Amino acid sequence: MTLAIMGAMSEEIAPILERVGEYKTTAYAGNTYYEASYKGINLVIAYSKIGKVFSTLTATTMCEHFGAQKLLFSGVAGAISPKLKVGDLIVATKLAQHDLDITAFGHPFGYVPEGSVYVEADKELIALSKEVAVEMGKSVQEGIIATGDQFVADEKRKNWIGETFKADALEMEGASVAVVCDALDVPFFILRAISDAADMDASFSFDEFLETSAVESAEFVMKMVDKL
Ligand SMILES: Nc1ncnc2c(CN3C[C@H](CSc4cnccn4)[C@@H](O)C3)c[nH]c12
Repeated sequence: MTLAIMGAMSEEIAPILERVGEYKTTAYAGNTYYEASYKGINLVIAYSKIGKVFSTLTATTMCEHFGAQKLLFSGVAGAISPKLKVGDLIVATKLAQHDLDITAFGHPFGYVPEGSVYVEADKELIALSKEVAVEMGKSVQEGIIATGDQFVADEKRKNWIGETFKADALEMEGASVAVVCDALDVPFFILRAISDAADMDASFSFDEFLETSAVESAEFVMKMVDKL
């Protein structure tokens, strides 16, 4: 089985590469892909670069060019739910694009014809994450994640996203990865560790907690890989 492990930033996959140790590096379509054999599983690892377009390209490449049959995303996110604090983990049950807007034609935010507002993550992988959470003694929240091409550092925007999509966290890549995997029929799982509260202090909090939160998410994802 070939398993994709994806992040958006180098800091989000660095802990994964460290864990697998040896890997083959391939430059392809403006990105770098790392292939490793890990406990009998062929891994393809990459960070996409920031945003929905780059993450779409990388998720598609991992599935179509490297033959990934499942995709796990590990990274950080901004919290919307007040229950989510820095370092907490959230598993996406479904994802939406908060900056997709053709409401001028009467459609709901996040919707375009022949699309859907939400894309649901793979239930088996979510169930596996629940097992890992118990084994690790970690409380992992499940919720809706909203994705958009903006770093949100504004209480008003954050609250609008929360109310409009009933979202618990926000980031910049998950929903595009979801659309790709759903279209290609590749089971996917999006895990994020909170780095900030998407408010006026977000960039400072992000800078301070990116690394530790990225490790939190990566360690959890690798525990899931160990059980696949
Ligand atoms: N508040 C927030 N809003 C939107 N997204 C996020 C995230 C998740 N990632 C981190 C990174 C921020 S942009 C970036 C640009 N330059 C340096 C670092 N990050 C982008 O890949 C999305 C964490 N907090 C978020």
